Amino acid sequence: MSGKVTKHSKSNNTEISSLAAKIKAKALENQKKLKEDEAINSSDEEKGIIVKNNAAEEDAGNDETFESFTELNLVPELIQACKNLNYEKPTPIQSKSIPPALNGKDIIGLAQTGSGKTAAFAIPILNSLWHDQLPYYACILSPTRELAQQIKETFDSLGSLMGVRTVCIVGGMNMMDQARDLMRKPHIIIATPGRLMDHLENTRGFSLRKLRYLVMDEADRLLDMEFGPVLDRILKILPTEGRTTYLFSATMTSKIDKLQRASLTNPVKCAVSNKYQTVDTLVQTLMVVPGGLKNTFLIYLLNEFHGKTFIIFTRTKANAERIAGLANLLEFNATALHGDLNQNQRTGALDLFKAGKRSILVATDVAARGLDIPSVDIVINYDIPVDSKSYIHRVGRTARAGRSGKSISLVSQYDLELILRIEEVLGKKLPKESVDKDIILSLRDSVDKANGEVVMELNRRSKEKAARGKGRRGRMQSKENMDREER
Ligand SMILES: Nc1ncnc2c1ncn2[C@@H]1O[C@H](COP(=O)(O)OP(=O)(O)OP(=O)(O)O)[C@@H](O)[C@H]1O
Repeated sequence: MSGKVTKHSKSNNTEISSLAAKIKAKALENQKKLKEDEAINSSDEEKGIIVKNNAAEEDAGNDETFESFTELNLVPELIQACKNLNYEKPTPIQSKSIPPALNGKDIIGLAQTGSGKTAAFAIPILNSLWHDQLPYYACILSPTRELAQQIKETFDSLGSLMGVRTVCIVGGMNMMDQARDLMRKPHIIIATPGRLMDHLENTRGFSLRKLRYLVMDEADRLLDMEFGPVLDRILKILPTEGRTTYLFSATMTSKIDKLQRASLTNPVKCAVSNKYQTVDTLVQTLMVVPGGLKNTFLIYLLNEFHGKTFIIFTRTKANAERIAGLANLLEFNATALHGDLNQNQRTGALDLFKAGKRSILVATDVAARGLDIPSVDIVINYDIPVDSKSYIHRVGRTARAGRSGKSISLVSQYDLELILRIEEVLGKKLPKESVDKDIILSLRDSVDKANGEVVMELNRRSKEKAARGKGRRGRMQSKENMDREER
């Protein structure tokens, strides 16, 4: 369904089509203007489009940088795989964490979004696996299913010349198929905590007693309340002797007791950024939105930046579905991603967006962490996240791996405190995005009407769904609930 809304009244239909036509005409005009501007002037900071600044962050204590992967003394198969992926040299977090990791140390890795943390933990694990090819060698925990799949793909490509066997064990997929995959004795398991626990308890012949590496990606999220109980159960089962542990994130918990739960042994802290830092290639702005005009401002932005690729973050699943519906009704090209969709729908939505068949992904925080989609130009916070860490991760979906990007946060009167807190951790004020009030006024009525249509349609669908679901409630609940990755 992906937020497509098809049913609306005839009179509104005409108005909406004429609005869509207006928006399209304006978009074409804008696109032409943008191209002209780009040709005339490559410095776009004032227009708030994109600024390039390749300065890499390194903290004062950084000892050594490496100009090539060969200098790291990796096995030739890994050096070649890095070449195949066009990784010319290690990123700062890779330079900092790979050497101690190769020496067998536990690592706490902290570096900005999009700075290559996945390869920073995958490379030392694969290097070690090459010398010691054992099943169930490493387990990588991820807070979301989509991120787990992406980590698997990184291991597959980096290990492509080594015959590495990987498996992704996440909620929403068939348990039996996964059990079969586990019986094939993969080297690397990438999992969401709930589903991994399920297999540890129920899949015969599967055990992680000989596990050599445990990685917690987005570690602060895994160590927070939501995942706490299931993570503690997993950690109780895993061996501590002979196990190396890595924690990686762009934001980290400073609460020592939380880190201790992960049973780290004399970890080396490899920090490339301060606790909450965004990359220099990201331009962050905000728009102060008067009451009741949020949808209009959003449509205004989609129009102004027509031709760009967006991720729009909402706080609730219902908002994600509604905004995707609204954008589609106004003939933008959106798909929704949130935890109320089944896994096929989630994968489908992400694939459409990645393949460029949709230019707008409307998502809850299920997409805030880790997802690496190089083509994302603009992140819009339709709802301001309640914690500053989420803000850092959300805006980090753009401006990845040295690329440029932009984020715009829609700030209502109720969000002022939240945005002040975010500005405080960022250590800077966010500049205001300019807005053409006349266009906002001209869009307002039609956007409100279109939004009304979408709300009605979604209500109708949810009543239909509730009627269909009666009597079936409660079934299939317990297993899915173990996968506590949804918000
Ligand atoms: N040495 C390298 N040279 C060039 N590109 C690299 C290198 N290492 C990783 N990359 C690329 O950088 C991008 C971002 O990497 P990755 O997804 O691991 O970032 P991250 O630090 O984990 O971000 P997040 O905090 O958002 O999860 C990926 O597309 C990856 O292929």
